[in-house]
Amino acid sequence: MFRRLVSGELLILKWSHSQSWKCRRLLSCNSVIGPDHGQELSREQRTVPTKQVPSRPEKQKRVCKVILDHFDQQYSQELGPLWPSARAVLLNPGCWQYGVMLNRFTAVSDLKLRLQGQGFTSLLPHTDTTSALPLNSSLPQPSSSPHPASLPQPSSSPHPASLPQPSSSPHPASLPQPSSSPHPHPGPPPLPPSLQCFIHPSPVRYPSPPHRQGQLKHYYLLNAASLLPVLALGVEDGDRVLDLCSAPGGKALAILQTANPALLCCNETDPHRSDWLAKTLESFIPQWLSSTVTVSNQDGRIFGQSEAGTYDKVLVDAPCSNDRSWLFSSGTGGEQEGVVRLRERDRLPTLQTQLLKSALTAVRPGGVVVYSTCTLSRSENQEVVEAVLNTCPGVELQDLEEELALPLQEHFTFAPLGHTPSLGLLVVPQQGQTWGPMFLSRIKRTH
Ligand SMILES: C[S@@+](CC[C@H](N)C(=O)[O-])C[C@H]1O[C@@H](n2cnc3c(N)ncnc32)[C@H](O)[C@@H]1O
Repeated sequence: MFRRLVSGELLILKWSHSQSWKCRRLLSCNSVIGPDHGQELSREQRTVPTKQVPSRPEKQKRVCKVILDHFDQQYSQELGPLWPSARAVLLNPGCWQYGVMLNRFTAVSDLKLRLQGQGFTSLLPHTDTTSALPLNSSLPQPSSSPHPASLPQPSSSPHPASLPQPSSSPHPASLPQPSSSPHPHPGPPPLPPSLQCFIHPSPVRYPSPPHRQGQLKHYYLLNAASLLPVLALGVEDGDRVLDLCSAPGGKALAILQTANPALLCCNETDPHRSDWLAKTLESFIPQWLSSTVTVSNQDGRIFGQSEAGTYDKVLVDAPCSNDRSWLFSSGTGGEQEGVVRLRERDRLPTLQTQLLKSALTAVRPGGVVVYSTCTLSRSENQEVVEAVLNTCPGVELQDLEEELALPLQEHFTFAPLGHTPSLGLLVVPQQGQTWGPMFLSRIKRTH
């Protein structure tokens, strides 16, 4: 639950361990409305606990004209004919879609049935296997506004087998096994790794997962394009993984759905957002994973030096100009807020380049780094990757076209980036396919 303060800061009411509401200020950063509004979360998702909210139109937001003018100028040049439709989507939060990522550490079979009954379908292959877990009567009831029969039906064609498949071994020896002694989140052992995300062809908002004392949440709402960097990372059982810019933790959760890493280090430099990250992990991940999933608070720019060559996979989901949220002023700052953001925007490529270089130092030779942002801006995407490729020895760009873009083109609109080999994939929101913005690029450290 957010309250806006006169200063323009946001006040978040936080559910504490002592079961009382505590107020704290959430510092401004690109994620005030959501590091990926949509990409990670809607505002509602930042509230704990939450009520079941029926599908409803987004509140009216005020467009920040100075940002819109800037985007019009820049993106009509960079995206050409894709920009008008992207613009229409970004300006209309009522048409934004949300994906429902299931939490394999909970019993989800009942939830899956509910979602399917409401017209949701699986974004990825291998999600149709029915769970052997018992139905859980404590699952949230679906939104009271059912999806009308007139909703467009999604295509039934499955995704080609070339997508990264999840690892099949449920618990490698290196992972702690579920303890038989009582712990705060007792329950059956989790399903084998499997990233399951359900999407709806219409902008249906599934209610935020309710908070229930002592119970893990069953699902996480996100922009389905957020899963692409995680799929590109291709984490395997036993990997040592670093999520360099981790809060609020949506991609860390997704990583834990795909495999059983030996270590997942979630790093976040902002202390308030780090608290939020810890809270997310606590709400979704069983306690027996606490020695596998760690939270650190280093400046990502120097992380690589302190743990050089340590990780098999590193995700750099970089701070960026968040196109979805930046278009709307908070209401207190008005146009001035846009001017400040544009100034901030100029500084981002330097920070992003430093973070990516640090990640390439943290990864071992032979390991991979995935760089991602939730902006359409070329200077924060392709140009950052290009600068790093041109200045870092022993690194190699990897193509994601066949592995991800082709199999998933049914769901996402990928912009042609006009560079061979392509410096990455850019998901551009379009009417009917509103996922994104999301840029991702994968770089292998060769030596
Ligand atoms: C786009 S958000 C990450 C979203 C997250 N990966 C997720 O999926 O939920 C970028 C994050 O980077 C953090 N950040 C900014 N500068 C940083 C730095 N120098 N080192 C580490 N993290 C940083 C921001 O506070 C923000 O939480």
